[in-house]
Amino acid sequence: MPRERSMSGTIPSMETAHDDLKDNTIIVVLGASGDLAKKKTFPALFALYRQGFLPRDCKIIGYARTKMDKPDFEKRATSYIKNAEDNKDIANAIESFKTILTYVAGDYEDGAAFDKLRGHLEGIESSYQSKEINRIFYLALPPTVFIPVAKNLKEHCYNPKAGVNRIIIEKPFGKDLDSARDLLNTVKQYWSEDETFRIDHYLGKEMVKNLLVLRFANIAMGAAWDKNSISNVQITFKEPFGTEGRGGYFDEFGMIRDVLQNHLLQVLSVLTMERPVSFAAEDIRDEKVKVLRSIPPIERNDTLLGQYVSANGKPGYLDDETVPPNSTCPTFAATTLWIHNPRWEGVPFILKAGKALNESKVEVRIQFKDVTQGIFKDIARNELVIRIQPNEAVYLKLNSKTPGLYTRAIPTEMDLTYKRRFLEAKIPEAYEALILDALRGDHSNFVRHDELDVAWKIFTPILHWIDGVNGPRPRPVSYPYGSRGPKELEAFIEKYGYKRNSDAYFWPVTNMAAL
Ligand SMILES: NC(=O)C1=CN([C@@H]2O[C@H](COP(=O)(O)OP(=O)(O)OC[C@H]3O[C@@H](n4cnc5c(N)ncnc54)[C@H](OP(=O)(O)O)[C@@H]3O)[C@@H](O)[C@H]2O)C=CC1
Ligand SMILES: O=C1O[C@H](COP(=O)(O)O)[C@@H](O)[C@H](O)[C@H]1O
Repeated sequence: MPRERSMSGTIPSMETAHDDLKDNTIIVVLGASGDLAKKKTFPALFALYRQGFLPRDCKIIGYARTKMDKPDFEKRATSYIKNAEDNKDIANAIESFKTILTYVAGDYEDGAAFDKLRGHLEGIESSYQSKEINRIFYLALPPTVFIPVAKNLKEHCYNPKAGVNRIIIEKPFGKDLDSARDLLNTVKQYWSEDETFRIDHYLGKEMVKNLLVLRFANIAMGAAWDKNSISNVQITFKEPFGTEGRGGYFDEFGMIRDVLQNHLLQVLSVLTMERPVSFAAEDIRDEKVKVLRSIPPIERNDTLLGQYVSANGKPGYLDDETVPPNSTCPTFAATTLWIHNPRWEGVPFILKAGKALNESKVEVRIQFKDVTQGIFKDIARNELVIRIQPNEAVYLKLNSKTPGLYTRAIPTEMDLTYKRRFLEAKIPEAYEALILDALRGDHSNFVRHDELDVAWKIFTPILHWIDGVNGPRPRPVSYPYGSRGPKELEAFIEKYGYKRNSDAYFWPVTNMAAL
């Protein structure tokens, strides 16, 4: 049942870190030899361990097909922990972390291998004093084995006695509405909604979590948060590298499935939902589903697709050997969504994402309407920018009087740059925050089955068009590696009313140096 929760300014201290965690918990990471486990899951588990945020006496088991002895596994599991060489505390903590790690090798389709895993779990659990034991299964696995693993875990490793069993799964959750429904329904045969935690790691990012606070803890924000004040919104994801090495995976999915349909749509839903009754998971997720249901499927003419070509000494998408020679897979996509409800009717929400662009940046840019003409002419629009990464910041571009004896307005900014404002703060990695939530049994930042269903309804028609389901595939326009994206992008954004204030606004170089 959802717990009523409210949020205060308090932060749990180290002493209370365990209080809402269950003792006697074992975390099993399946796919422990893979990239995600090595780069994200184990470093996040280590960070939680080091800060005292794992349950008391927690143990971690790695499971994968690769045969490894304990030292090999320990080496792999700790290889991406940062600053281990030059920080003695971290190096010591790693040695201590290794003592809670063990490894079991086994296949994903083979029931007998999961019996072996259960035997290993029971061996560890026999040392626990209490009868209540808890098992958390984290699937750092490709979607092709989700179903056999979910089934085998339920049939061979589920603890039906006292305690909880939870399964954490990663995207992609299907490729379109029908395949997502198949996947969800099959997993549901084995694991209840309450036991299932579907990760969209953008919901664990600090600035995405901050959206709730910025919106609902500030009366000034709330007052301007609708179609009366806002002209257009852009949610932008930019990566400065191509699909190098991941071409095979990427070509099957494309930019929309990789980032827009999940990460950016999640940001959009938190940005636009109505105020939830409480911070309880179901209250938040009810509001997210409600706003997503007000969005019709994306239209073809609200879409711009791009594919990068070789430039600046970098290879084009089609130069990758793992990519089919004539692939029309988009590595850049901009789509505009419309929300048919009283708050947002008529406001365009432009989601845009691309690989091999000029910079690394994820941001929300809310552009307000023009002030009424009369006393000002050609004055810059206000913009609220929430920079999710890198260098987390919230800044409001606003017009101010130039200091001096004459009256002239100049665009300037109110600037909350995290590195300057929160000098001592360590911003947690998304995976740290999400694994901790799963350990606490808090679903707020995980994707509910009906959220997923409605997300696929919005994107499936455009994806089928791109996949050539009912006709020829559209050809993406090309853009050079390292550019801002297709040259058509500017006109695309202007079509929805975005006005760039570039000439009047400048950001002092001294401010840049501080970041
Ligand atoms: N706290 C902080 O760190 C603050 C930093 N700043 C900095 O000040 C600078 C200006 O800020 P801001 O106006 O927000 O950001 P930018 O000038 O980088 O971008 C503003 C908008 O214009 C687009 N754009 C950028 N270059 C071009 C171009 N050549 N042609 C057409 N469109 C373009 C961007 O699109 P797209 O993103 O899609 O490329 C974006 O939508 C930035 O470097 C920003 O980081 C400002 C205030 C506070
Ligand atoms: O899910 C994915 O996200 C990453 C970007 O994640 P970030 O935390 O580094 O912003 C993206 O590179 C990848 O293609 C996609 O599958």
